[in-house]
Amino acid sequence: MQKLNSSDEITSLEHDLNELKKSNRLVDDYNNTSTVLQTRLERLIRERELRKSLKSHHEDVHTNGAMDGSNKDDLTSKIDSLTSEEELVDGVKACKIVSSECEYRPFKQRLLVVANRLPVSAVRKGEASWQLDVSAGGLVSALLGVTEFETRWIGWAGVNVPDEIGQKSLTESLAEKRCVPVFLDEDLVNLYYNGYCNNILWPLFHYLGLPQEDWLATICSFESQFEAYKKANQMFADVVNEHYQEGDIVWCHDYHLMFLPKCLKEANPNMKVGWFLHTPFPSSEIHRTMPSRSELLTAVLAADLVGFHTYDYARHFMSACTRILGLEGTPEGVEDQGRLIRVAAFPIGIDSDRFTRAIQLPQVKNHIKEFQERFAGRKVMLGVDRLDMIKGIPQKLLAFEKFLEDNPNWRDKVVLLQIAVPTRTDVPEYQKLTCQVHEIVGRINGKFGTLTTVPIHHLDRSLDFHALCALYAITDVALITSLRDGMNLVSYEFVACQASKKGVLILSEFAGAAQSLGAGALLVNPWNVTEVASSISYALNMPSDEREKRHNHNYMHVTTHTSQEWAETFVRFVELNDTVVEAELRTTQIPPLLQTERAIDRYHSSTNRLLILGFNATITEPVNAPDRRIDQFKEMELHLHPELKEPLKKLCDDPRTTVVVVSGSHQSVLDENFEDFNVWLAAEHGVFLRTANKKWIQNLTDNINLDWIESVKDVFEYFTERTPRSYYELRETSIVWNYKYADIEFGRLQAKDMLQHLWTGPISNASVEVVQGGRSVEVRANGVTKGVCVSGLLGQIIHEKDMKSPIDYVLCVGHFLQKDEDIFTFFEPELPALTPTSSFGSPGLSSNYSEEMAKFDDQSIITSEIDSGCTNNESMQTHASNNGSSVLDLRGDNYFSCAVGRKRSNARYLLSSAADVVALLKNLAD
Ligand SMILES: O=P(O)(O)OC[C@H]1O[C@H](O[C@H]2O[C@H](CO)[C@@H](O)[C@H](O)[C@H]2O)[C@H](O)[C@@H](O)[C@@H]1O
Ligand SMILES: O=c1ccn([C@@H]2O[C@H](COP(=O)(O)OP(=O)(O)O)[C@@H](O)[C@H]2O)c(=O)[nH]1
Repeated sequence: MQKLNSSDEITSLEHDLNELKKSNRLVDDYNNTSTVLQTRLERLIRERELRKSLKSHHEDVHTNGAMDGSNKDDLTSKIDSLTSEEELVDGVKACKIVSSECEYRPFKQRLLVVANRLPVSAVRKGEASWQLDVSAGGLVSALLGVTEFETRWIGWAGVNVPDEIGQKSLTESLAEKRCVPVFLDEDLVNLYYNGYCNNILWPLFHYLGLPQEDWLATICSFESQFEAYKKANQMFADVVNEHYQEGDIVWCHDYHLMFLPKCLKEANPNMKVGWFLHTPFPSSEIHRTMPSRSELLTAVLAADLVGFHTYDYARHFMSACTRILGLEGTPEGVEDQGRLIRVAAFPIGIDSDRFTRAIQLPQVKNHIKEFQERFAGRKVMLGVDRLDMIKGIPQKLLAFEKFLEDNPNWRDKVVLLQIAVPTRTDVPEYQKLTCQVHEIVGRINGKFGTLTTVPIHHLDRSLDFHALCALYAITDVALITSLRDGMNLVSYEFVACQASKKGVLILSEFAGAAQSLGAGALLVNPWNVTEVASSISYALNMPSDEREKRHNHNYMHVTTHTSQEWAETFVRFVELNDTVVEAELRTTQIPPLLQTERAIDRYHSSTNRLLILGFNATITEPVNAPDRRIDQFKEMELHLHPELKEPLKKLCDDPRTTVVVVSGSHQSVLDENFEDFNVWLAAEHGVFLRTANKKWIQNLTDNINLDWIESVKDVFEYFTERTPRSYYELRETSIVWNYKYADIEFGRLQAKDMLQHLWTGPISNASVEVVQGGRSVEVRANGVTKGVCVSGLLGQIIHEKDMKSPIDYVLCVGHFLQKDEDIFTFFEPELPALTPTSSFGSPGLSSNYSEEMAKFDDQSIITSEIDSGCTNNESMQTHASNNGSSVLDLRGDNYFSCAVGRKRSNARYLLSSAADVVALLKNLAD
């Protein structure tokens, strides 16, 4: 990599990086050559390189005197001394000093962190005086470690402040900590925070179901709590809008604020918004039980990026979007009407340096000494949890009891220290838990205690940072038995403080941390007390070399996957900006909606018109009513939309208009629907044509090899039997398996399986193509597409109608598969190919359009070269034919290609649904 020397170069590098974030263009090799970076990966790799260069140059500047020496020492010591939580909250300020005192000041991205809880909670000391204490919990700990950005926090200060003097003075106090309060009154907090957040969402997201004893009351008050939740989210949004500056990134946190992305985007669609969930996202089967399941998902999907701790949670979320909202899940995220919302896993970490440094501090060393003396001769086991149902404290105590029962020799040689930090104390379930835990601790201590010692030391309070670090450092076995836990940072903190002791971590397999620390920890199922008890025994007796290996593994992870990395990844370089850029890129490929007046106007002023209409989902009766449930069975047969019967007849009977219906369906389906219509029909993608005199002829090649069809049918039958509500349709030259009424995810899996099977078996040597639709798999004879059909079709029409004047109006409308979009390319051959995501050629078999066109050239009497770049007034050059006369006289403004119900298309325009097609055709007929 090129080494940079001057600050001019670095400025140019920063400029590149900013440019990269703004667009997908990048100044290449630092010499101003502009390149369009095509793929997301290319951009990411390039961006990473730039960042590395920038970082190493900043280090050079820092070491080689760009900053004056005394100043540097002073600042370094300021940063090094940041160990207490209070200082850490202020640390944002210290970092700002560093950058402002450097000769070269790096660009700092402004970041608005919006979380229910501010990093400090306020306690009122007088009318206008406040004490600010650092809030407890993993979210706060992790975000305090993030110093890379110019951060402002927006959130609730954990206190009711009804009066103006109080609100003004608290706002001022918090401003010093770069915090902005959202004032929620007591009633709202009760319904929104204690109610909807902590009594409904929290237990559900952690698989605990709704609170059992007062479930009737919960269900009854659900509506009012949900209303309060939305109201509170809007209040957060109002404060964000007040403080937002253009270019800021807004990072919304957690289950409290699922409506926030929606509220923010409604006010400002250009705002860059990310949303991150700190809890698990449960299986879609759990989320389905929520009365507000769809609204919550839709609101979150307003964000540009949606993040989770683990891939499992992301997978569950995508599955909920697919099953509940019916949206497409892609490997990158969720696609909603042509918009891509990226969904990914970003496992959080801790500021590990803060812990490793703390262990060296005299205050911590004093605590360590004190604890070592206090527990001399006994092994120390430690639990640190908020007193929350999800942390599995009762289960942990029962397992410890079982261990003591099974291992009498350990009874006076081990102590369990359980720090249970009180939390959400206004919620009844939490109050009940406190009593339950006290009862169990009392019972076990009564059973196994002596006059001088007890096996469990239980504390209902939090510890200060130094005492906590000391406890982590002297512990032999940490016992974390969460029933579910988004991540669990206590496990990370324990590992960070264990450099010398190398103690054992027993960790619940249901904590997100199990995915990252699983190799070094002893994983347990917290519900299985016998298993936990024997793991305790194993941990206490573990030989030192095994302990060391396990610890080293975890230590490496904890010290490299830090909270800084996490936030940086989420916010700045990788996902959020990239998502915005990419979403913009994708939007540019989405054609505009058709202005129907213009299409109608041009139709009426033309004299020889051609209407090419797709059939399914274009002019058929709708099966997708808006309130359709995803699993509802519907009629499979296709019927012409009843409202179209009359207008279509009128259009077909107009001598100045030729109407063609192009479909994949069998001839019989089309015959049934268009028996009385004076219409041209193309069945099986144009293999068969029904001409104006209602005779079917074979349009494409005569000698289509169909040897493969029986064996493919067997495969389709097999999958139909095994995929409830799927079906297949056998045609003469193709066969389609459709799973649009089946469970979407299962259908997709089955389709994947089917494709693999087809390629390796029945069609491996056949001259066929496999075309994958949104919810279907089709095998058809090679080279059969709607585009190919059109050339032959036009020849027939001109011949039969004995057309003397050229066609001067073309409307080509359809819900076509990507493969069949060559019907648009027929009229505009220079159109770019769409990314081939849904069309697969059989290996070794060409599906090249021009080759196919060449094959059919003999039959067609028309070839067209239409300038795709022409403007409305420019003439589209259309030549034809073997007799030299022109058959198409198309200009930009009398050619209308429309994709129906799709977003990414080669068509010039979009129509949202078949209903729009119906309206358009009615208008033409009038
Ligand atoms: O603010 P509270 O209601 O008092 O609750 C404290 C926090 O609890 C939850 O923490 C989660 O975030 C951690 C960091 O990502 C994660 O390690 C842990 O597994 C989660 O439980 C909650 O999500 C936060 O919003 C609360 O502030
Ligand atoms: O007395 C205490 C005990 C714990 N914690 C902190 O609370 C956080 C707990 O985070 P975790 O992710 O384990 O669980 P959460 O409470 O967020 O569900 C950790 O950073 C602990 O250092 C604390 O500040 N004081």
